[in-house]
Amino acid sequence: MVIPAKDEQDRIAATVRAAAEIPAADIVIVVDDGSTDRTAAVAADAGATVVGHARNRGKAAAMETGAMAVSAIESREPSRNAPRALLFIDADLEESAARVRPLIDPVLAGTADLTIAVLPPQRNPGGGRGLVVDLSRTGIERATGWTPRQPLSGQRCLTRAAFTAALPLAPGWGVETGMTIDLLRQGYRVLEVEADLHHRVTGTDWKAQLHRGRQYAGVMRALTTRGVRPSLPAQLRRGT
Ligand SMILES: O=c1ccn([C@@H]2O[C@H](COP(=O)(O)OP(=O)(O)O[C@H]3O[C@H](CO)[C@@H](O)[C@H](O)[C@H]3O)[C@@H](O)[C@H]2O)c(=O)[nH]1
Ligand SMILES: O=C(O)[C@H](O)COP(=O)(O)O
Repeated sequence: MVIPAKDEQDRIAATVRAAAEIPAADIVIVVDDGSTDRTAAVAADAGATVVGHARNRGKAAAMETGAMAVSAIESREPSRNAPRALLFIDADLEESAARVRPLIDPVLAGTADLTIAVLPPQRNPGGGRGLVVDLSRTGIERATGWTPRQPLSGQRCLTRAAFTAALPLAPGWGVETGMTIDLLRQGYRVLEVEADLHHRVTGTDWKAQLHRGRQYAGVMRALTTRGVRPSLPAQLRRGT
């Protein structure tokens, strides 16, 4: 399991402890992506193997660093599990991280190469208008013909072969959109699965809107660098 984390000191311990309960997850790595708080120390205390970036480099870079750490461990300790499948989860899932099993089973059973979690309605409503989600969903649809329910979901399990085929990952917040397109285009089997996971939703204040702006830019870049023409926002499409 690889958990990218930036300034997650209040949530990371619960997430790591829940992750450690999953029998299939024999390695739990937290990638501290240049946090300015105690994320790294708290994660290590909770039992994770912690690696990190001296400076913030974004979620996609943290995912690549986490996968490299898994490879480093495997090269030191040859095991019949290697090369392991990778399960990426966000640091803010807390106790719900124990319920990722629906993501793992199809990959280990060989019926999917990449699983993506579909989350239930969250306890607190988010503040978004669906702009980023729509850009990503319609972009994936235009690129591949497949329409994802939750295109931005970062809770993902994939075989090592699929992960390698997705490299280099689309930078920053474009990572999920880019990965889905790249793997589908190469013929990998992608499956959305429902999982009872809960995370901190993005709100409505200026920081949240800035975050959405960065997400939008990341998704847009992932699409344009893949030759996908982004669609107009849904609000405008309806009028056309
Ligand atoms: O520079 C950063 C910023 C965030 N994170 C971590 O990335 C994860 C997701 O970040 P979060 O702030 O929770 O973003 P959300 O907007 O809630 O994320 C949604 O949308 C993202 C794509 O835009 C996906 O990556 C997430 O899985 C999905 O929950 C968390 O573990 C963060 O700690 C980093 O590693 N580096
Ligand atoms: O709140 C969210 O779901 C994400 O930040 C994406 O925002 P959106 O509502 O603009 O798609």
